[in-house]
Amino acid sequence: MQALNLPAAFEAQMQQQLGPDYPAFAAALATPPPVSIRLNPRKPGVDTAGLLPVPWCETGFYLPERPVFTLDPLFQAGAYYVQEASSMLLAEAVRQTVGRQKAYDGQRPLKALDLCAAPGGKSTLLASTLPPYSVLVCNEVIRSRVPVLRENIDKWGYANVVVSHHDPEDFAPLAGFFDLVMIDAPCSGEGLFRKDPKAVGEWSPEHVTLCAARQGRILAHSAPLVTEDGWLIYSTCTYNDAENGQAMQWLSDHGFKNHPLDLPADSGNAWGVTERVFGDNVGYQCYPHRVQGEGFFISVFRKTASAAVPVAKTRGFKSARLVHHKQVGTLKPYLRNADEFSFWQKPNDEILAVPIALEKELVMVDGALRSKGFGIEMGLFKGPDFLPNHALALSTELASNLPGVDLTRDEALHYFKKENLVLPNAPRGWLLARYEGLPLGWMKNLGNRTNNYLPKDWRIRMEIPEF
Ligand SMILES: C[S@@+](CC[C@H](N)C(=O)[O-])C[C@H]1O[C@@H](n2cnc3c(N)ncnc32)[C@H](O)[C@@H]1O
Repeated sequence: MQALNLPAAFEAQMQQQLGPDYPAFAAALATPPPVSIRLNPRKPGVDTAGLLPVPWCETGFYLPERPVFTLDPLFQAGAYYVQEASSMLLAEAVRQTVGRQKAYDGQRPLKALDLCAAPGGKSTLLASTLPPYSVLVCNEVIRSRVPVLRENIDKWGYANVVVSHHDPEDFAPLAGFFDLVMIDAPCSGEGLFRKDPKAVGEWSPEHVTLCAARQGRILAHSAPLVTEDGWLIYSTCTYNDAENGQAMQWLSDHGFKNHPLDLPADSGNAWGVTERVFGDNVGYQCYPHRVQGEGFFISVFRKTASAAVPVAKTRGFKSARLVHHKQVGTLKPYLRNADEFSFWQKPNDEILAVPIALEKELVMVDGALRSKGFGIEMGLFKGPDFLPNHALALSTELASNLPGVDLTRDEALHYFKKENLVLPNAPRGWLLARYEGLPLGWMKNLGNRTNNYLPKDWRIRMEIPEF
């Protein structure tokens, strides 16, 4: 790997920040970035024998080299997410904060917001790490980035996740609603220089100033959303004090108290994560010469100021009405624990399954946000026929006894090319395409041919090599 052509002002900043460690840091930037994945605990199937674990995340593993992920049906099925290892430190932050709050167990759903969510790395981690009875709202402000977030959330397959597309200020009606707000802020991206050399070209001191100001605006809109005693986690992929230090200071000046994490310690701590102290605040920085990962920063705060107590304005969903009971009989066999769900029809006739335990919280989110999707997208009635949705096939709530066909790797990849497979011995009607037991999507066997119902935007475009 070639040494990066770093901007002089960045080099000077890092020399000052790292002192004698700077040459090791610069040398690490000239080495290939480690490749890591995080497993979906609800979609087992990845063989981790011989893989090195990511020390701070029990579902994280390093791969010896970078495969072509697109050509792995397990990746397409949502069995794992490709995530840079340092950012998995969020798992430990969650474990040490909301994860310890036993009071939430089954009592009152925990409400979490991932405000800057696309493409969904932190969101999928949160979905798997938060206590089981949680509502997780994953928001992305940039319209063109919402589809990739939606796709990654659908693949992950959790029924408690809402995907929304809003500006942070649109969340104002949900003031005081969230027990946890995650701000993985848009930043100068210094920590990604090795993985994404394009980020080097985008860096300038002016861009850092712009990012810091944008983060200030995001924090100002986020702070009121946290309930009293609730948590706010701030993270970036930069080393820049003008962003990280300033954001922490803003939080401690506006009703939040910094919460140090308890990381395995020696003088520099056994994981290699560096504690960075800014006045009374402490944050945690990953540097590529000290950890197997990129430059990630994380800091945890708890709200001490009082917060508005949100009240429900409506009793039912604004954007959906209950499904006719005659149709419920068709829908229930698709779900493992169907009695735990209620079924709702949207104005465009699409049907949602909503976890009954989370209904009250989801009604409040539905009332406050215009642009969002929640629950499991079940599908659509067309006359007497029911057309199941792709998201239902990927849902971890899908019943396990539905008719399906186990595909070979080659067949699975042709399924993902959206080709119509020839399956002479398969039963007629709707079938799940499966790979190593994991559902991939729907097919309909008409006898002389099998139609492929993979959404066309999900089709893989690369050529499939001969195996
Ligand atoms: C660091 S990325 C998020 C990465 C994501 N959390 C993950 O782990 O995959 C920051 C996100 O903030 C979004 N963003 C940009 N400007 C924003 C703003 N003014 N308010 C909120 N989000 C913004 C970007 O579109 C981007 O998706």
